[in-house]
Amino acid sequence: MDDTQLPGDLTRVLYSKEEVAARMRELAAQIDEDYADQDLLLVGVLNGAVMVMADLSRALRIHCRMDWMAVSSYGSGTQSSGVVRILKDLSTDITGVHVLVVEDIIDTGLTLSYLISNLRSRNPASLKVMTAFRKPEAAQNAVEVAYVGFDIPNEFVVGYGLDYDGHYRNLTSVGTLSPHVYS
Ligand SMILES: O=P(O)(O)OC[C@H]1O[C@H](OP(=O)(O)OP(=O)(O)O)[C@H](O)[C@@H]1O
Ligand code: HPA
Repeated sequence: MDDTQLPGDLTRVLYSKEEVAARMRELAAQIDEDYADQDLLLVGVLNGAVMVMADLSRALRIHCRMDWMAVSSYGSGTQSSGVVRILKDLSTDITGVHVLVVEDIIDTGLTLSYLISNLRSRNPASLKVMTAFRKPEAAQNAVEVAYVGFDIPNEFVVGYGLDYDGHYRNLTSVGTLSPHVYS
């Protein structure tokens, strides 16, 4: 981690900037192979997926387009509210389009389940999911994820797009937040 970035606020760094970058390149290579002859639409889930989208899309060698949805279920806390709200919808029609949803994290899996059923009803040609991080609860749920960067422990993490109350998205590494920040 760049240790000039808020060192006292993390209890533990899980993945450094370099480790995250290397894994994003590996996933991009896999996606290049899987979508070799297809016109791919990457759907980033705002706000958290901005960093993943920027890195993944620039590591791809195939043609792709990007669109964005904004959904929210966490408000300003560390627990899912259980209610997913669409704050911004796609700008494009995805009927007959190969769609890859790009997420920063799948935690309870609630956001993704909602998104998948919402996007599926629009009849894309195919619909898959890529996430940078996934927690155990989601891994146990029947949420199918084609590309996973890292399976991580069930702790609240920040950095690489992941926030606590809007902060820490700009940390280049990913780590667990010190309880003193939110208790
Ligand atoms: O699997 P879940 O428990 O549903 O959690 C995952 C979702 O939570 C975060 O979004 P959030 O609602 O915090 O909005 P943000 O991306 O703007 O931070 C994250 O970006 C995922 O979209
Ligand atoms: O661990 C997390 N950190 C930040 N945002 C999140 N949204 C779901 N889980 C998390």
